[in-house]
Amino acid sequence: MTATPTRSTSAVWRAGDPVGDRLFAAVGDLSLERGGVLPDVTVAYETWGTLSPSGDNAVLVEHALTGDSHVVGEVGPGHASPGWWPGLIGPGAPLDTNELFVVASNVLGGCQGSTGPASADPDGRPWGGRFPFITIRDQVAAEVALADALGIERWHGVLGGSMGGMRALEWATGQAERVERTLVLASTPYATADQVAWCLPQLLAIRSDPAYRGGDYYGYEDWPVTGMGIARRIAHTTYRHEGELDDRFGRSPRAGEDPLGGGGRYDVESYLDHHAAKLARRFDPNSYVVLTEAMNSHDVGRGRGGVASALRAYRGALHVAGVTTDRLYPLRLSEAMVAARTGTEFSVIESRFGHDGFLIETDQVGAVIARSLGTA
Ligand SMILES: CC(=O)SCCNC(=O)CCNC(=O)[C@H](O)C(C)(C)COP(=O)(O)OP(=O)(O)OC[C@H]1O[C@@H](n2cnc3c(N)ncnc32)[C@H](O)[C@@H]1OP(=O)(O)O
Ligand SMILES: N[C@@H](CCO)C(=O)O
Repeated sequence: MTATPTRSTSAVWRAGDPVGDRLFAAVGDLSLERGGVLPDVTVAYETWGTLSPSGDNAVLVEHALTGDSHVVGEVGPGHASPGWWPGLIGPGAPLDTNELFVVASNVLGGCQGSTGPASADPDGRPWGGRFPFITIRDQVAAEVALADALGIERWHGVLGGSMGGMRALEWATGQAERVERTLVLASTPYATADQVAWCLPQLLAIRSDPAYRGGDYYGYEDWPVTGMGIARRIAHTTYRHEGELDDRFGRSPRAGEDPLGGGGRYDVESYLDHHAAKLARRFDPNSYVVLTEAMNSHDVGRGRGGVASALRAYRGALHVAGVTTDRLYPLRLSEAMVAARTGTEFSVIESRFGHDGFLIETDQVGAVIARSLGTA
């Protein structure tokens, strides 16, 4: 296992930027679901707590689209935030490190340490636009290799939200014997037509940015952050509830700006601009494309006789939770999983924040995690 962080002087995230206290597992070549082999795969990860001698206390936490392995922790080199689930891992926390060994890895295709489009190909050049098409199943295959490298035969629990929920579900259905308990939060058994539809203008925005250059922009100063910013504005709107946006911003103009013919912005436009700019500082547009297409590939029923049959084959404890105001992964999709498989536990997270409720309502999410792990 090797770590080779180097520093970039750019304000925008670049391949090789500092990677904080992450660890790295070299897991070898990965055969891909749609054919071909991705050579020399590296998986970046962080851990909290101690693996028990029998290895029966390990929990895998799966991040969402633009997340990373830094679930909780300090702000520092490579860490722009105190984690995306602050307070949920630690002594006495829902993911109690007095009892559990918690692992979080950066997803395959991502840009926070694991092999992705910015990684070097066998000739030493960034993959860029030649990075292969990967599926959620390929991402889980990389995590299976990580579990093997860490000596974890069976997870006590695998849990995640949104795209992380897709991977948790893939673990439960594709690696059923290796997962005792599964929690799927604000997610879905398959990418719906609506979800695929929202992704289309996002993908087009990035690919039509002149700076995209077919994905081969790493040697250039200008990256397709305009396109990714448009994608983020579209996506972020779907992550929030329309009532929340209206209550919060209404028709207010941005302070000092005139949107009624004066070329200024509404406050909600300024809010979306802010989130677009923030993502551009920490995320690689190529990863955004690769991960979006992987989400579109998601269907736990593919090749398994359909969703219900795939879910029923899982013998472990499955817990599904949705957010009341989620318009991107609506509650009905969680309910459908519960209806398809007898014995599936169900929780509802009350929130006015929409899909992002799974990141914001940490008290409720913590309670659901404890229930799903049988520690509540
Ligand atoms: C696992 C993962 O999902 S990835 C890691 C975490 N996720 C993300 O970073 C995704 C993008 N962000 C988000 O989705 C959300 O910010 C969350 C879920 C992290 C937090 O949600 P909330 O607490 O409701 O924050 P909110 O959406 O209001 O954003 C707050 C930011 O908007 C800014 N903001 C709020 N209103 C405005 C406005 N009118 N104009 C400009 N900026 C604004 C705030 O200053 C704040 O900035 P900062 O984050 O740089 O400090
Ligand atoms: N805010 C989340 C939404 C996707 O679930 C992210 O950026 O990953």
